[in-house]
Amino acid sequence: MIQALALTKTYGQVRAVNEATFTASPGRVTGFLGLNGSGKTTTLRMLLGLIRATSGQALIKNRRYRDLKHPLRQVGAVLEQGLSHPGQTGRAHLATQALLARVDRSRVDPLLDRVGLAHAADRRTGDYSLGMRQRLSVATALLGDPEILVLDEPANGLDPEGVAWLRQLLRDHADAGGTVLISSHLLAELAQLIDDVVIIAGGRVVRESSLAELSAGGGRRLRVRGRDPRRLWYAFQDAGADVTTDGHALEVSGLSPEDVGEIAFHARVPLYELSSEAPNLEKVFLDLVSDR
Ligand SMILES: Nc1ncnc2c1ncn2[C@@H]1O[C@H](COP(=O)(O)OP(=O)(O)OP(=O)(O)O)[C@@H](O)[C@H]1O
Repeated sequence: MIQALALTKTYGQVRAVNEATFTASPGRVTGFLGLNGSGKTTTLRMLLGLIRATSGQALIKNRRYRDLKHPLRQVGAVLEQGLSHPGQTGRAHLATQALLARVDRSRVDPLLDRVGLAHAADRRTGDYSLGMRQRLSVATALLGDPEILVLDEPANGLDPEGVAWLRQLLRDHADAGGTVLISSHLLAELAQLIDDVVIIAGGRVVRESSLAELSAGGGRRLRVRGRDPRRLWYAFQDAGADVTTDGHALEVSGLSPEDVGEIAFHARVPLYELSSEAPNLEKVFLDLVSDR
């Protein structure tokens, strides 16, 4: 488990993180979301003992990072600044990191395989693409077989196949009882990966909930096409719905598909399409972080 308790970091006049309190639980993938400059990296760096909190606490399994007995074996981290030795091969990089973490070198090759880099193990990391570097960072984080994973913007640079791979990896990790905290500035990017969300804006946590709860607040919209859109529009409005159009179909919120079908039937307008649109999570997120 990861806990931030009234965690605060100030730089001069700037409150980069302001009394942030949240939890990332075992068995769950928690998304840590905020726009650029909202305080995500600063929070993660405090959790990982890389910078000192001005006040409050950052706890990993009820201890501060620096009090953990074998931090590299308990917590795996993928941080933004990336890898330091572009001249090293992927395999050499992991071997060096294994040495630092006091992990058996025999883990290196299976891990390269697990992150899909076996074919590039002997290439210099400086020649890796951004997505390949992200995969190598994930392998480095997994070296000590840690229970806790902290990943800062790991989906950056990954192609759709890479995102699918990351999703499965994090899912497997959480299903095995691990705790995963993963940051991003795009909710849409994380929506497929996470169970819970913590949203930060201007250094403050503005929402902590499950993704399902957040989606429920987004309000499901229906897409409706019929022979007489004008007539349908008025009929839906009369029933209390909110109606807009994208020029092709009506977008209706506040009614169930059953209501829409019945109303169209009574208005004697044949329907050509009636589908339910996924809630617009990005909009929910932007509404929460705007004006802060
Ligand atoms: N070392 C520092 N000195 C002064 N200000 C800092 C320092 N580090 C961060 N800040 C400020 O703290 C705020 C939060 O920055 P932080 O990097 O944590 O945001 P972020 O959410 O990770 O952003 P991004 O998505 O762009 O990485 C910003 O206003 C930033 O300018």
